[in-house]
Amino acid sequence: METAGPFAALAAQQKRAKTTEDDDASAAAECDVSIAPAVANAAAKPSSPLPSASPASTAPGAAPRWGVAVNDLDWSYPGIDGQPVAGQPPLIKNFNLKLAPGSCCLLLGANGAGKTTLLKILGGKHMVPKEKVLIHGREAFYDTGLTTSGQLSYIGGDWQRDVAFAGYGVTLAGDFPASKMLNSIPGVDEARRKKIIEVLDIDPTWRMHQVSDGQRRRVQLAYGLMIPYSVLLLDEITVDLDVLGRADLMAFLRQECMERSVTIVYATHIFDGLEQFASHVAFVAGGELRFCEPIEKIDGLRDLEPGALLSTVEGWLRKEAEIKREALAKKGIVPKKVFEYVRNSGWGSGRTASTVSFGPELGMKHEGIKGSSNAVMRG
Ligand SMILES: Nc1ncnc2c1ncn2[C@@H]1O[C@H](COP(=O)(O)OP(=O)(O)OP(=O)(O)O)[C@@H](O)[C@H]1O
Repeated sequence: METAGPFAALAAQQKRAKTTEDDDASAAAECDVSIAPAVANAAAKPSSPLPSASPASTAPGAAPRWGVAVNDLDWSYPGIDGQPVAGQPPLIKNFNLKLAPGSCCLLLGANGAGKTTLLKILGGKHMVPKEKVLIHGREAFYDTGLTTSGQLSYIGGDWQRDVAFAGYGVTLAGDFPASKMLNSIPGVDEARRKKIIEVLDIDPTWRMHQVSDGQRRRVQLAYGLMIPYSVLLLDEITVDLDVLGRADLMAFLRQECMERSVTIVYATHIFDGLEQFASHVAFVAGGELRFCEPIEKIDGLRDLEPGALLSTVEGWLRKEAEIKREALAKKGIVPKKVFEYVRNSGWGSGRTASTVSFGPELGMKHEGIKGSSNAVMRG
């Protein structure tokens, strides 16, 4: 997809970077949270300075520099047989991203752009070829010690558990207090435990089957934040939080970056207050990284004005939608405006009658799938 308008300068910069070897210079253009932009950003925000920790050394034989490194990754969801779907282009395309320790990177893009998929790949939840996705130089998928040690923490939208016979996707709710969960995590420093419970304003006596969605979310977050991770992946985790809870959490996360050189990648559509949180912004469209830049280098964001992120990202999304429409028009495809039934992959493990393949192409009528919960309508 061609880039134009607001993307032109950034796209050109990224293209230049791709033509060079994967040395520090090119990595910097991809998304290098090195000390220079961090300090520059701190200067712009005296009340809440950005990370002052140095990035890991690049000296020969020294510890790997990047907290997160994605190297020329192409990736797709497998088909029902676990194999790549023949003829289907990759969902994640030619993806390169490098973040040094101490970075707070917002991962932005339209619905379906690939943010969750990417975060799950970074979290080691999807298999990728070796060397393609590294967390502090270790293989995200193959090195299970990364997640079992808590060094790599992924907190996603759902907090669910599998319950025998009730199926998958059952919301976590049992009659036990929040304290039972939060005190059961071994090896957590008491001061850290207290701090996190305080930041998230959790009442340890909350019964988990009686809490509200937002209260459950707070406990989920506390649980995921408790072990001192070095890389934290967050997928739209603040949806249920009230304004205060969200502000306190973001301030805590920022402090984690500053004091412990944590690398954070945060995918979200809720932008308020994030100008002061982010050191970098990565924008994804159609599975491709359009750009990843220090926030103060991005037009419209460099002054870190409250509200700037919302209007700037809206502009990017509108531009993307336009580019997409133009590309479709070139192929002679006019997006349908009528409602129609769509069929899904026909596969939903553990669910009874919730996923059924149907549609005119199978010669099946809607009446044939009565009882299915999955008759999806799209406009
Ligand atoms: N399990 C799956 N199997 C096949 N395709 C999937 C699966 N999960 C997601 N996809 C597809 O991958 C694409 C990217 O989805 P993803 O969830 O990563 O997007 P996103 O950027 O996180 O979107 P949103 O902002 O809506 O959360 C979408 O087109 C989606 O339909």
